[in-house]
Amino acid sequence: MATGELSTEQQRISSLYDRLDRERAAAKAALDAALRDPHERRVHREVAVRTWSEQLGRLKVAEEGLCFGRTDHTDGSRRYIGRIGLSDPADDYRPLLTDWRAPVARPFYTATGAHPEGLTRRRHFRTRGRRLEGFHDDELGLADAALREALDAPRGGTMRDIVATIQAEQDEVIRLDHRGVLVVEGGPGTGKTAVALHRVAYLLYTRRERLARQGVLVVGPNAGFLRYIGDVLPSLGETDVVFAAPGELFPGVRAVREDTLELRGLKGGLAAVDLLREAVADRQELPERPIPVELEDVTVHVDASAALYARDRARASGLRHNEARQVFHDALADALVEPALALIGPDWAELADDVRRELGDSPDLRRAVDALWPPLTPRRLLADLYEGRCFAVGYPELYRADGSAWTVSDVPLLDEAAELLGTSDEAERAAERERAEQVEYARGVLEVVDTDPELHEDELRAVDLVDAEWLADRHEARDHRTTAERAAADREWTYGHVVVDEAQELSEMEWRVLMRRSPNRSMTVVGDLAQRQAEAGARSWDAVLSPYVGDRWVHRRLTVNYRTPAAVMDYAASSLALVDPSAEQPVSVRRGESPVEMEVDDLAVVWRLCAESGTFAVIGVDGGLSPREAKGLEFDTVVVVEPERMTAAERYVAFTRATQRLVVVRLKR
Ligand SMILES: Nc1ncnc2c1ncn2[C@@H]1O[C@H](COP(=O)(O)OP(=O)(O)OP(=O)(O)O)[C@@H](O)[C@H]1O
Repeated sequence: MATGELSTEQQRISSLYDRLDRERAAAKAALDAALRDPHERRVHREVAVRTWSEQLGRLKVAEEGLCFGRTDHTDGSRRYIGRIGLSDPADDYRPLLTDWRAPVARPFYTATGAHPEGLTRRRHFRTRGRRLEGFHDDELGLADAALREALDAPRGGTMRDIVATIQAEQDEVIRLDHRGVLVVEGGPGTGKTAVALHRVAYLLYTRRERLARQGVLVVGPNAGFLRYIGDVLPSLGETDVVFAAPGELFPGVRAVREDTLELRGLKGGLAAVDLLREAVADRQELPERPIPVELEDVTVHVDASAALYARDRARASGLRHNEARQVFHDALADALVEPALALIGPDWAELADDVRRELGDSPDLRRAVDALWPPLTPRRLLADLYEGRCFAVGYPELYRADGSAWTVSDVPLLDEAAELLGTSDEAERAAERERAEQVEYARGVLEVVDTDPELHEDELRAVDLVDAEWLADRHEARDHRTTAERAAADREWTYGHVVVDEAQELSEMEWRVLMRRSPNRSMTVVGDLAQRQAEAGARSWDAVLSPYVGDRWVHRRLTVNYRTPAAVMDYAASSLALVDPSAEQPVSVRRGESPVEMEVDDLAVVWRLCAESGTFAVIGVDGGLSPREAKGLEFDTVVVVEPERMTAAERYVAFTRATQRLVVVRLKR
């Protein structure tokens, strides 16, 4: 990057900030004037104050990353793209900065090598505060040479964007105008991940209203993979995109530990839904001994038959466990009225309403309800199940000493449990309390503002403009978190679009979670059935998707391998044939070097060899990366240790991670 060019761009950006400062000063002056204008009618003043406050807010937010891009057009013109639009009033409002949402800014987001949309170059600025630290260019409309150069370049620790060299079949997927589920299938290295991420960037731009509000969820196989792809999306989209591994889909849990193969199968299949239903039913108990409920004159007992009656009523209500607690309580109270009246005496039937009321308020009865039909959180339900209740429910294999040591396959069960249990009224009461506290806080703020000694009597006071509720709402709306942060913390958040990478690995239970997060079924599903390592994973896309969308999903195939040299793919072919004899290999762009096989005394030799060769990974079943961890990644050199100890699918994944060289190592015995 030429220093001269950097300083020219810096000057340009500085002058944009000067313009911003001037607009801010003007907005501030207008706000002050509106606040102090004694003649204006209150309603007009209120509108003016809000308008100018919002304008000031917008200008303030634009401070960070005011200008982040430039587009150069085939007609020789040039445009600077930024968070807001700015123009020069002294020069007939000549545009200085184009708002990224303006239609003319579109090519900045959507142009690709295959569709340059009238651009010759796109420039991305990297700024810190008001200082320009650097920029990088996508030269568009490039020939094959650029693709080759990109593919031959050594790989870094993170994935790069491919906008400049996107190929036609990939471009079609990125821009496909399909609102439902799109399945993108293709062999290793065909750019499925790259394409899915560019599609997100494209959708974030073309459907930004909905997506900025609801956010996009990108699910990838593990945290290492998510770090690897995290830099690909243009920085603008970052606040709207949640990256999560399957072990992170339940807020507050970050599971990385894996269960045994058998348990993964048990927890991943649809039968787990029934298992959970049984676990919930197990918490709707009958008393072993009658539980006394003391009333003013008599003591009645919650015995098994009263509890059975109440349980049947509560179950028949169709409400979820926590929500049905009140039904259980009321039914139990009903069941105890007769016994109480019998004890009080045969002549006191007219006391029935009083007794019912007394039972309704009885702390003893509340305690009995808590014991027999307790409020449950998903974590409590599962931890108790694993720590011992699994024996009673008939699944002893689920036992573990620390029930809360969550595994990846527990996550969909936690989510399913949340569905079965419903929100507990306790939790809702807490939210209600929180809201009351916010209003109280807002009132406090108003009082402070209202007694500000600086203000004169005839000046507008804050309470004239706002009330506590409004302030509390604003306080909430300003809840400084981004869409992505709010979405990630909220189990019931529904996303505008969901991307599933390495989708062949997800279990049926994991699909249920994702479908709950995506009620509009706007999804990009990316995978390769031949690379499936998970026993509980997908065997056909139709089997996975038809329960949710029938046959209303669209399928696209990518056929060219941009990563793995043909020589390595030939070597991997026998493993692929074992996984699926009918599977077609993608065609590799490069021939590359033939894989090397060697026998070594110990792995130290291998590490020394690799240290000289760009990025590398050693993949093995014990030591280095496991085939599971290597999923979706790539390295200049890949060393696979003792492939015979892997399954065919694992071997296939391991071999195809190499961009340049594959070394296969066996240890001398
Ligand atoms: N059009 C392209 N121009 C330049 N590089 C590309 C292009 N398409 C893909 N690549 C590169 O090819 C490599 C493989 O891409 P990617 O990881 O998206 O493939 P994949 O299909 O998800 O692979 P796998 O299923 O094996 O994980 C990456 O380095 C990516 O940047």
